[in-house]
Amino acid sequence: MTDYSAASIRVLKDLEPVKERPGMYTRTTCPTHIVQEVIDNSADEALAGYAKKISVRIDGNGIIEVSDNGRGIPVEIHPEEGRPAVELVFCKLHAGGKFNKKESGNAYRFSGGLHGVGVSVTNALSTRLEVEIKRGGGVHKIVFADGFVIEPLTRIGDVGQRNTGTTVRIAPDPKYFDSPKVNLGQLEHLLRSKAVLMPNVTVELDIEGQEKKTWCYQNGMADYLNEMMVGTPVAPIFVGEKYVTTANGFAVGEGATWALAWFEEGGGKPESYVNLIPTLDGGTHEAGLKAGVFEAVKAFAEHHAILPAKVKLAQEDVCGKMTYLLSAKVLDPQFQGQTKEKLTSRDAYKLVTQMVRDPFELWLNSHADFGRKIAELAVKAAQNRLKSTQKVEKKKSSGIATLPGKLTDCESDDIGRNELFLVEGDSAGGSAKQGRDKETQAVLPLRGKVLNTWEVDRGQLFKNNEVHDISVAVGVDPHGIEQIDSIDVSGLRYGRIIVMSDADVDGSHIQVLLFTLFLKHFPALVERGHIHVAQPPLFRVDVEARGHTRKIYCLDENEKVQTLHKLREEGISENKISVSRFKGLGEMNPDQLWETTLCPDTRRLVPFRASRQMIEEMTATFTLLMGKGEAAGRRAWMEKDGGLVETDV
Ligand SMILES: Nc1ncnc2c1ncn2[C@@H]1O[C@H](COP(=O)(O)OP(=O)(O)OP(=O)(O)O)[C@@H](O)[C@H]1O
Repeated sequence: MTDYSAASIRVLKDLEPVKERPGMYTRTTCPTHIVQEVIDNSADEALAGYAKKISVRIDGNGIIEVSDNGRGIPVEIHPEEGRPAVELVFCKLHAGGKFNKKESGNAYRFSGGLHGVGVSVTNALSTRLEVEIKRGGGVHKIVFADGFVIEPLTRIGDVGQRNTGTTVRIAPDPKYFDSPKVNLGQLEHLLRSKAVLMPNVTVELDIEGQEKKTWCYQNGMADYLNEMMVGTPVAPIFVGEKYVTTANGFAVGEGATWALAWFEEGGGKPESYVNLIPTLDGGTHEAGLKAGVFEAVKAFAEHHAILPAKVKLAQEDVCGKMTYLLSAKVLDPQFQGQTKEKLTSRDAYKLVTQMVRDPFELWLNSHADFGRKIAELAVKAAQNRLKSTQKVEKKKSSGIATLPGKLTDCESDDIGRNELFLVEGDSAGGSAKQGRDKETQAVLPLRGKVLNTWEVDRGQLFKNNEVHDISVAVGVDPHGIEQIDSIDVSGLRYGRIIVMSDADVDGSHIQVLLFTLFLKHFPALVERGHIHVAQPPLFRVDVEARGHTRKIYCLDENEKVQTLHKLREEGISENKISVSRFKGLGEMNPDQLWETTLCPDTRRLVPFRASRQMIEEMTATFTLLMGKGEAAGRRAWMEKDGGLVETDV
């Protein structure tokens, strides 16, 4: 065995983490994203109201130059670090001017930049990077190679006091990327979208050997969507915007602009942005848009009696044929990772829903002919959906047992959307019943501990009431691993079966007992990925901010510590922060439960899914842990490997 000692632990310095694991910081298919980081900073300067022009030039050698006429990156010596600020910006991870978003008057309140990491990544992954800054009457230059300063900051000329801006020249290092070339199509798309989303800012792209392109719009959303889509929409594009003007749980300036279109055939790939950052994988702002649109169309259809009997609209009926462009402004967005492809801030869901719903309903009502066309398109989609689920319905209708009395079922028959929550305790069950989406979410409260069924004979399983109720509600008979292929699952009544228990020892125990039941007696559901576990938060952090309270939910101790750390870094004083711990699910009111644990767009779920081979492997472990005659084995295991397990006693 090789020696594993303190010396084996490496501490990466300065930009080394980026060079070691570039994939954690950027997309390594090509250098487009490291160029985007520089463009995003120029866009942030424009968004803050300082830059009016952003230019990108690419020369014949593949050097990319990004310029803006913003304030210029600060060049003065940093009071604590003793180095020019621009040097820190490019050489130090987490050095930036966009951390204190909540500070009133902060020009970067709605910036896409968050982490102070972006251009350090660009620098780390470039063979050479030059920065020229016009600021305070001088022109300053600094040059880096492989992330290190090779020409220190020097004043190289004079300019007028008002002539300011930043120019960055990048030579990406091909060794870090699958392809050494910037994707010109993506770059053009990005630049044009920035121009569309920032009225009156001029954006240029000048590629050597090609004609220079310049974009500047006043109201570009509709034109942009028009060009994105294929086919003719059933109604004119609806462009709207709404931003918070007085703090009402959201901060002033938060809100969204959107353009929406519906198609019988065709359409186009929707696009969304948060603080001008393209969110290629969508996220909570997109989910909020869909929820707002759905509510508006549903209300319109009901009001105008467009819905035929027995047809109930679902969100996907309304939004499935919609193409959209969405630009959200969020004060302190949280993204998944540094490439920011997906927004995860829970607040953004509510924000965008609230902003979109009323203006859109108003538009539908004042353009009733078009509203009718959009609603009819949704009705058609709902009818098609119902037809396809009815086929499944027929098969399952034979031999269905009476559903358990404790089950609060959902209204929809659509197995693809239906969910069953197995909830610990009657009180949490009660909140879940009130807080859930009645259309697609069913609740089965479980009283006390579920039986340990590991060694219970299948024929005897139904002697236990809870197990009987679960099986009947789910609609599939108990079976063994050898029957995975032959068991009839056409009676399945929910696409997702979600275990929802408290985040404490008892809750974990209930989870284990339910896993035992599913693994041993319903392995087909485990293999097909139907079983999930809800992750309710353990803490709530309230932050008082100018007359309203911001709620942040934290999954566990670790997340709580991180959140408090972040708030402190933002300069929020301790007396404005209060932390409460949920003792159990039953303590949450229905709205809180919906927001944190039930709502598909803001909750967290962990799938309990395993391949057949994994199920077989897990069987041995479960026998050791759950088998009656295994006490001695368990003891030996605990003595040997118990330290590997986190205990909470
Ligand atoms: N073109 C620019 N004009 C003015 N200041 C800039 C410019 N580019 C960078 N900066 C300053 O440098 C800081 C660091 O930029 P960097 O791209 O590393 O991180 P960020 O934009 O703060 O956050 P993120 O890592 O999320 O992109 C910025 O916060 C900003 O203060």
